[in-house]
Amino acid sequence: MEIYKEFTFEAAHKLPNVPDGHKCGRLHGHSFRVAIHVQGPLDPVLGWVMDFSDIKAIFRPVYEQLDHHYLNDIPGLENPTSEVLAEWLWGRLKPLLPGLSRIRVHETCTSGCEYTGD
Ligand SMILES: Nc1nc2c(c(=O)[nH]1)N=C([C@H](O)[C@H](O)COP(=O)(O)OP(=O)(O)OP(=O)(O)O)CN2
Ligand SMILES: [Zn+2]
Repeated sequence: MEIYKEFTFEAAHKLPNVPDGHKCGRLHGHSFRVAIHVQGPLDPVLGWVMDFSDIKAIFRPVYEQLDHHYLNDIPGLENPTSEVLAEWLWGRLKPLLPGLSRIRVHETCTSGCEYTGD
């Protein structure tokens, strides 16, 4: 069974490696949405894979690093595409959340990425 918990954070970024004149080379912001997916067996008594609150608690320090920050200033996010952010999140969360199976990053309503660790 796979469960997920979604989070929203506000952040600014620009993409330093895009060609001259590309809109994403300019400073702009997004309401990023992140979904953290966890896979595992159902606990027969509790009837869940894990408590959503525990995912929230694990995500909290990462959220604090990202929310209302300039992503390019964060080590590892100097080129903060959705893809780089998904890999960065995976690296931080996987050691704390062994059942982590998928990370979805929505940068806008219509664009984002999904990462499963490979
Ligand atoms: N593969 C990627 N492509 C782009 C990324 C990215 O992270 N990975 N990021 C951007 C920009 O940051 C941009 O803010 C978001 O892109 P886009 O979907 O083009 O945004 P719009 O809201 O302008 O989309 P429209 O559907 O055209 O309105 C660019 N590319
Ligand atoms: Zn952007």
